Amino acid sequence: MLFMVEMQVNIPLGFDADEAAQLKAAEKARFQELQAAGTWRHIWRVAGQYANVSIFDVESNSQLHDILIGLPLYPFMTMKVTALCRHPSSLHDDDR
Ligand SMILES: O=C(O)C[C@H]1C=CC(=O)O1
Repeated sequence: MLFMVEMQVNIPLGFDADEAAQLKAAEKARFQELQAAGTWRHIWRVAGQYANVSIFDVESNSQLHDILIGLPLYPFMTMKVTALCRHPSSLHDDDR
């Protein structure tokens, strides 16, 4: 199942810089793990914002939920989740 997830990161002004750096490093490691597994299929930076648009490929809504709430930066994120399905004109067999 494919989902588009729009994530906006809002780390408050004055938040401890070392703690923020640790959270960002942990987020990057988790992202790379999920990317290597094929679960976090795509990511784009939203130009001019600390935000991304991502595509997730998961087995269920609850798997996506567990992944998202487990992200190290989750407490500082707002997210919008949109379910996707295959476009009839797509040439990509792995769109499902
Ligand atoms: O940078 C972001 O948009 C937040 C998050 C998503 C992947 C990652 O490495 O950090």
